Amino acid sequence: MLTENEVRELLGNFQDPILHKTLKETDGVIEVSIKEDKKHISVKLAIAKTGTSEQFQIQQKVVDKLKESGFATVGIRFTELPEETIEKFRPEGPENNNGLLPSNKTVVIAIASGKGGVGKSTVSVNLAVNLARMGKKVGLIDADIYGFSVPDMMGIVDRPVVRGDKIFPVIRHGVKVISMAFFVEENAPVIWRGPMLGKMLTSFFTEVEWGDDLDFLLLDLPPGTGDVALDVHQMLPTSKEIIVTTPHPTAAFVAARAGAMAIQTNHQVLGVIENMSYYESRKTGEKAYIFGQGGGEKLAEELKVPLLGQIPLGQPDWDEDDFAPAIYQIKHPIGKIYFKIAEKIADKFENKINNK
Ligand SMILES: Nc1ncnc2c1ncn2[C@@H]1O[C@H](COP(=O)(O)OP(=O)(O)OP(=O)(O)O)[C@@H](O)[C@H]1O
Repeated sequence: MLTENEVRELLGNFQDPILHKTLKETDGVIEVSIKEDKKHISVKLAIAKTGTSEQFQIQQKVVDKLKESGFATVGIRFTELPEETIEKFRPEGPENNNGLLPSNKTVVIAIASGKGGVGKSTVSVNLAVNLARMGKKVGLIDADIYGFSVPDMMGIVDRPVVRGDKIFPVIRHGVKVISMAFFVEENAPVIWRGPMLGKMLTSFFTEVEWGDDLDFLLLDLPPGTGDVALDVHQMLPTSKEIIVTTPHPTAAFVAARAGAMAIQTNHQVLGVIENMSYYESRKTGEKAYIFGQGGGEKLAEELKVPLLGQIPLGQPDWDEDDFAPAIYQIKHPIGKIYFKIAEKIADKFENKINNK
């Protein structure tokens, strides 16, 4: 009968079904315990994702192999690898962004919400601007194809330049922006059907000249879990996601569906941002929780991700000379909150960006 070390060696040759690395490389063989008298072995393995059909397949193979090696009964348990290990080995390469991005080092972050009006576009715009304020190279796709609002929010009046078969995004507050709004006449409604929307989105990646050194590409998704959100998940398997909710428990409940969709399609949710969290009186500093309390925290707990920040109610300061109605100035109290959230995000990907 095999010894514990021999079993570890044997199991180390199996591949993690999602990361495509051996369990030896991922340190995925956690426990091996043998009861020689009963010819029983019990093993505990860590893989990138449990509860999947891939787990079932590796489970079958391991059990068969151990039985072939002389064990009469096999106990097998699975756990998930730590997030750092998954990040380290997460497959990268053209096949993972389907050749859609100029650089495999670009971090793609989709901003999603369960329902409309919670401030998803406002959050997308301000995160993009604050990452740019930190010196990062940032692109923003207004993928809210029916309800585009990014150009208005950022006070964009220019249109992209088209040269040959390339579209050059508009640059505003240091962010390269592309939006459906640039391609429709006079704010006309978009009445295209699903497949055409997918095509439009592909064009935003392939025909837009993003440059080959983009650190972050943010996508303002349409609300909910519809076609476009699904397209993004399928087109860009390595994209990350941030979920925006209001503090109301019902909003958080609906937002959980967007989170569940990301998780089901193997996308990493970076965290939750709670918007419209409270109103703070500028005179007394007193906080009023107008839309309820606790939704962001509850959602973050449910998705097992951090609550990246809570943004109070408030408008940016009016600036006649540089009108951008939804962008909070760097010194504005809400601008400072956005900057902190952008720092948290940039820190998370520091290694990836610096190794470009
Ligand atoms: N923290 C806030 N304080 C005050 N107003 C806000 C705040 N966040 C967003 N708003 C306002 O709420 C409205 C909805 O915001 P926004 O368009 O960003 O939401 P959305 O989730 O993207 O909506 P949709 O998906 O339906 O387009 C806008 O008028 C925006 O200016």
